[in-house]
Amino acid sequence: MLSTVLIRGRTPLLVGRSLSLVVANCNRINWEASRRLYHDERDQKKLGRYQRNDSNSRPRNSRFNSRPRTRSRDDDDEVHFDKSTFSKLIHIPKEDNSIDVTLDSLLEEGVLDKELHKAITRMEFPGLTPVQQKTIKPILSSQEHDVIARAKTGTGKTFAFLIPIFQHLINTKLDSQYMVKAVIVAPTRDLALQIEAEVKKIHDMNYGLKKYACVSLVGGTDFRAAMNKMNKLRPNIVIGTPGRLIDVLEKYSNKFFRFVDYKVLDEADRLLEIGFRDDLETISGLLNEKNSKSADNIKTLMFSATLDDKVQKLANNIMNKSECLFLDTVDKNEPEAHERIDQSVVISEKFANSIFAAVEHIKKQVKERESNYKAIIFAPTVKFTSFLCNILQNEFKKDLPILEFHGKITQNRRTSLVKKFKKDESGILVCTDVGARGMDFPNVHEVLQIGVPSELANYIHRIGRTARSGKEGSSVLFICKDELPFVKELEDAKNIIIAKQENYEPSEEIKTEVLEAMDQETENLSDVIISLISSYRSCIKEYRFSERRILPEIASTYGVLLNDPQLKIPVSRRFLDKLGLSRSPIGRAMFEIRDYSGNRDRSENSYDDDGVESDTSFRGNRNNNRDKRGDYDDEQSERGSYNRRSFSRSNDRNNYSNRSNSRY
Ligand SMILES: Nc1ncnc2c1ncn2[C@@H]1O[C@H](COP(=O)(O)OP(=O)(O)OP(=O)(O)O)[C@@H](O)[C@H]1O
Repeated sequence: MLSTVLIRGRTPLLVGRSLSLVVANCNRINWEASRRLYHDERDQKKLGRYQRNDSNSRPRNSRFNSRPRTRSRDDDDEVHFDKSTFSKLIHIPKEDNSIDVTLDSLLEEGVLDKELHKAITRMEFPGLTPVQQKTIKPILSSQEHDVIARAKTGTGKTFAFLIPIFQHLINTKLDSQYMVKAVIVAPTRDLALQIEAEVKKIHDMNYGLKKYACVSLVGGTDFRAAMNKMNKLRPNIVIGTPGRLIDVLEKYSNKFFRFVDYKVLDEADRLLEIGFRDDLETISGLLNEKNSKSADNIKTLMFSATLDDKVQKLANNIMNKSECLFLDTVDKNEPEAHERIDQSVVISEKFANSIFAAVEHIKKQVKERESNYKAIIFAPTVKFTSFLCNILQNEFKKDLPILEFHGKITQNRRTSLVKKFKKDESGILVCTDVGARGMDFPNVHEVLQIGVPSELANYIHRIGRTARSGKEGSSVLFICKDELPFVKELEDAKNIIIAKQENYEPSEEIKTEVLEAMDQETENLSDVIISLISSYRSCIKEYRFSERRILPEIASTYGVLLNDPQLKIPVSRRFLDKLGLSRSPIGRAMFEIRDYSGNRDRSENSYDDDGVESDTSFRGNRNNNRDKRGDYDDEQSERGSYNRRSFSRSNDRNNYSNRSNSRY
């Protein structure tokens, strides 16, 4: 059969030939499904409309054909497409991992070059992990398909794409040797820099591979210095965060990026969320537009521990190929969380008690382990992270290093503390979700969480900072009763059941100790609590919280921490108006409304308009979020896109705060 069809309005494909080659190369995969053409009749009728008759035709650049979208939280699940058809998704389930693939077998089959084999062998891994076994060959296959790969946290996904990329560079070493051939995109700067370090590990294991140079392009670093490096090293691999990549591509795509064969999205589900997706479409459009081979030459590889078929739809505008392999190492009904993590949840009556519970837990661990304790503690917002870090430093500084890590810390400092925490055998990293995904800190004993993550999937990524690379680990989630719907949501949506549950009530002793360790000004404390309220407000729907219960509960933390439970955060009526809460009993339950007409004395520590400045996520003006806060992570603040991660206020008055950019 030799049937020519036009797929996704782009490229005529010789389907018969394509299928026979696929079958020949990958005979362990059930290709039966691939024989079914995925176009329905209606698509066939559309063919004429998209027909292209010359090789110079370019696909529609997503920069130009992406519809501007203003979306509310309610729209979150709705996906807008610019194309009328999707690539065919071919699911390769976990059980198709039957035959062991080893570095030696890949060498013998001629898939891996001996120099690369040497470099990876020198790392002395016990073998290839399932995701590495499953992805290396299909990524290198001459077949025209994109790849999505799902594997649990800490199972070596980075090498699962770096090994085939290196092999591709070796295979094509005589072609365009001073050009970028692989572009890897990561959602945070720290992760991009970590991937660059992994490339350097391969270089260090075999100096002969150093000629395949790599440069990172991330925000918060000197642009000119990075471009000098690009000119000097002429890298084959570029690793970047979206904003900086776009900046470079817009200026220099002709010079460096005309020969790209692969683009990789690490933490793909995160990169395809609102806020990043437009950037990814722009990157893809720029790369396709300049590609010297063809506009659909670039293969897209997408990796994450939390992926489902929906990702293909979200990525439709950036995938070039007519087929997409979904290489799965997790069973359909199996939880995505790593099974080696011993998970538990500690439930308190009050949100504030989670702080006491966490401190008490750490005290016990530090004592039992004689300070040989390495843990990461996640907190919901930047301000709360600083606040918590301050308490932990006062409590444990003499025993362990306590490190503060979030998007408001300078990149230099972030980079040096990541290095330190990777190296150290003990210590506590106190962080926002900027550290939730991808970061590989060896030998973390425990992951602790006070409150809920910024998105459901991040629970899996947060706890995945422990039990990596074959090690054991445990996680403890500290929540209050009003946060319990989150645990239910984990069960319903992610099939994660936390079997160990315990109730907690703080002793007077621990309360006094923590309150003494908390050398906060009351004004700072109001800021901290308001950032928490903002954060929880933005996830009420996602986690099915009761607004009536959760918001006053979070607000009550102010009084508890000032040792007067009746005390409420003082605010002006104008401030409450801005929250849209002035007529709501919830607002009155949370705040003490003071009359400041004519006298705006800040020494009163109340929130009027000026006070809001400290947490602009309550403001409607999105530009303010970027300019004043500067505490989003990475490109999300840097490039100044106004509405990254934002949701339309007008569509949902009860949910108009931005989706807590203060969370990173
Ligand atoms: N074949 C292997 N055997 C043992 N360890 C490995 C192997 N390949 C990679 N590793 C190590 O496993 C650790 C985790 O790898 P990596 O960071 O790539 O995991 P990941 O699957 O990307 O995790 P995450 O989902 O959190 O991003 C790293 O320290 C890496 O060096």
